Amino acid sequence: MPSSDLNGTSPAAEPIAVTRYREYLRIKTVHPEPDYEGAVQFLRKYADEVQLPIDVIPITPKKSMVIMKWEGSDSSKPALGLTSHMDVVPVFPALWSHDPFAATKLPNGDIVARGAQDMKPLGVQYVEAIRRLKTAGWSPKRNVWVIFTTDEEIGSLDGMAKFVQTEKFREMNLGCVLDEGIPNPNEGYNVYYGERAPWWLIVTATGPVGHASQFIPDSAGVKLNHVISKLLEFRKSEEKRMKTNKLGLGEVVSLNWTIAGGGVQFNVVPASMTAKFDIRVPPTVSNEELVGRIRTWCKEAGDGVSFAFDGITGPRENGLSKMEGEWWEGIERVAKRRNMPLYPSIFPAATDSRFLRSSGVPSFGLSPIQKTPNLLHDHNEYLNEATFLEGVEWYVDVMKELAGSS
Ligand SMILES: CSCC[C@H](NC(C)=O)C(=O)O
Ligand SMILES: [Zn+2]
Ligand SMILES: [Zn+2]
Repeated sequence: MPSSDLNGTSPAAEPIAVTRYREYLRIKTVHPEPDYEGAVQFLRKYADEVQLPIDVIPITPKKSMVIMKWEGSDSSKPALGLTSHMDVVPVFPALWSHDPFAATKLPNGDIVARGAQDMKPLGVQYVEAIRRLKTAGWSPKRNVWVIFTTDEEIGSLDGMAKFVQTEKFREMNLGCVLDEGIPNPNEGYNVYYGERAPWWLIVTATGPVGHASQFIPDSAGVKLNHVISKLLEFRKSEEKRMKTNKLGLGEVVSLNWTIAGGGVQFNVVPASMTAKFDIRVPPTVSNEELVGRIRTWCKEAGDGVSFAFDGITGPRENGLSKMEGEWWEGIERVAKRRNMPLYPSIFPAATDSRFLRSSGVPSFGLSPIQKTPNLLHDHNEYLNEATFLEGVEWYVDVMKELAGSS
C-alpha cells in the first residue's frame, strides 16, 4: 500500500478512496474459496494507514472477521456500527466484459468488478469517511465500529450468526448498525428496515423400487410430484397477490424450485427423490401457518415423505427495525440535508442484518448507490467512481449526525 497523507491522493492522481476501493476489489474473496487472509492483510494495513485500532476475530481457523474502532469521547453511549461483508459471489468469467478481479476503470469512471456494488464499496467508504473526518479534526462522541464479516453470501453461519454470540459483540454495545441495501436505478436511496427469512426447503420422498415399465404404486416420484405441485400452486397465488395488490417483493412469499435430485437409471424406479426450494418469507407471514401447509402437503403425498431446512435457514424471527427514534430520525435528517429521497421497504433477500435485528440491535440496510442499475450477483457489476465518492460524503454526514460531535 503506497504511503499517503490522511486526505491525500494516490500516485495515479486518483483519489485515495478510489485507489483503496480498487485494491480491495482485486482481492479474490470469492466463493467457494474466499481469500479472507488476503483481505485481512489489506485491512490491517488500511487500519494502520488511517490510524484505527483493529481486532481480527477468528470465527473458524480459516475465517476471521475484522473490527476497526474509532473511539468516541463518551464510550458509555450506545455505539454506531458500520458493517460490510468481505466475501463476494462467484462469476461466470466468459460473460464479463473485463476481468472481474482487475477492477478496471473505464474512461467514463465506471469501475468493473465482482463486489463493485455488493458490497466492497461500503467497507471502503466507511474508512474513507473516517479518514476525512479525522483530517478535518472532527471526532465522535459515540464509539464507531467498522465491521468486516465473513460468509454473508452463503448464509453467515461462519460469520455474523456466530459473531452475535460472542463477548466482543456484547462489549461493543451497538445502538444501531448500518448494512447493505440495493442500488436504485433512479434518484434516491433504497433503505431496508427488515428482511424476508430464507427457507431452503428440502423435500424427500421415498417409495417402492422396481422395473420402470410398470405402474409401480406410490412411487417416490408420484409422491414428490404432489408436494411440488402444491408448492408451485402456492407460488402462483403469492405472485398474483403481489401483482393484484401492487405489493413489493419483500411483502409476499417467493418460491423457486432450484434443485432436483434422485434416480439412477431410466428404467429403475428409485427408492428416494428430492426437490429443493428457495423460499423467502416476509416478517408479516405466520411461520407456523406456512410450516403447517408444508406439513399437510407432505402428509397428503403419502407415507415416507419428509421435509427439512438447510443450514441455518428456516422459520425464525428476523425482527424489524423501527422507523422512529433517534437513529432513524438521524438518517432522515442526513437524507433531507443532502436532498436525497429515501425509499424504505423490506429487503427481499437475506443479509447479516437479520442476526443483528434478532439480537435486539436495530439495523438499516442502505447502499448509497443511486442512478445505477442493480447488478448484485450479475455479470459486469460496476460502480461509477463519482457515485462511489458521493457515498463517502454520505457516510461523512451520517457519522457526524449519528455518532455526534464531541
Ligand atoms: C441464506 S443467506 C444467503 C444470502 C444471500 N444474500 C443476498 C443479499 O443475496 C441470499 O439472500 O441468498
Ligand atoms: Zn451483499
Ligand atoms: Zn450478495
